[in-house]
Amino acid sequence: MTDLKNSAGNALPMLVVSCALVERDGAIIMHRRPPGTHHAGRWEFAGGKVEPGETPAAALTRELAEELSIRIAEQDLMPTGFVASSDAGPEGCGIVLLLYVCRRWTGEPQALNGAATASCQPAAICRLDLAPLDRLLVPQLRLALLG
Ligand SMILES: Nc1nc2c([nH]c(=O)n2[C@H]2C[C@H](O)[C@@H](COP(=O)(O)OP(=O)(O)OP(=O)(O)O)O2)c(=O)[nH]1
Repeated sequence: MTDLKNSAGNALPMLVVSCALVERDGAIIMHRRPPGTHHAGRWEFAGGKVEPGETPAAALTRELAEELSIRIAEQDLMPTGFVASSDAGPEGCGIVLLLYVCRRWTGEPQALNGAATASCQPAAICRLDLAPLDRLLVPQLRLALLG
């Protein structure tokens, strides 16, 4: 557990960003965590850790380029939901996972670094073997897609 604290005395969680990439037919591009990572083989919304000094949107732009080889514009990211856990991260650290929706990108998403991708209709996402925090985001995503 991290002992870093903010000025209010709260433990600082790891900040992670993720994105539901919505295709023209409404399917979501899901990402399978590569071997050797925490929760390897489980499905997630593409994304990753926010690095020091980065905004969440900048981190997501970088992660989608690194992970799927696509380019997005920050203005096309719609904040959609989040989940916070005090102990779900590696070595029991706190983690806050932010979810965005994006409907526009450049390039063909391709899984890199031994990962995989799949197009999945929103109603079927919960049948995947999801990473635990990503599973908690699914109801928020479905609500957002209804609106
Ligand atoms: N998306 C997601 N990430 C999670 C969950 N639980 C959990 O500890 N994490 C952690 C694992 C990673 O440290 C981080 C996600 O960032 P990342 O995708 O850039 O991580 P990574 O594989 O490159 O690096 P690593 O820390 O696994 O070595 O969040 C979860 O349920 N969903």
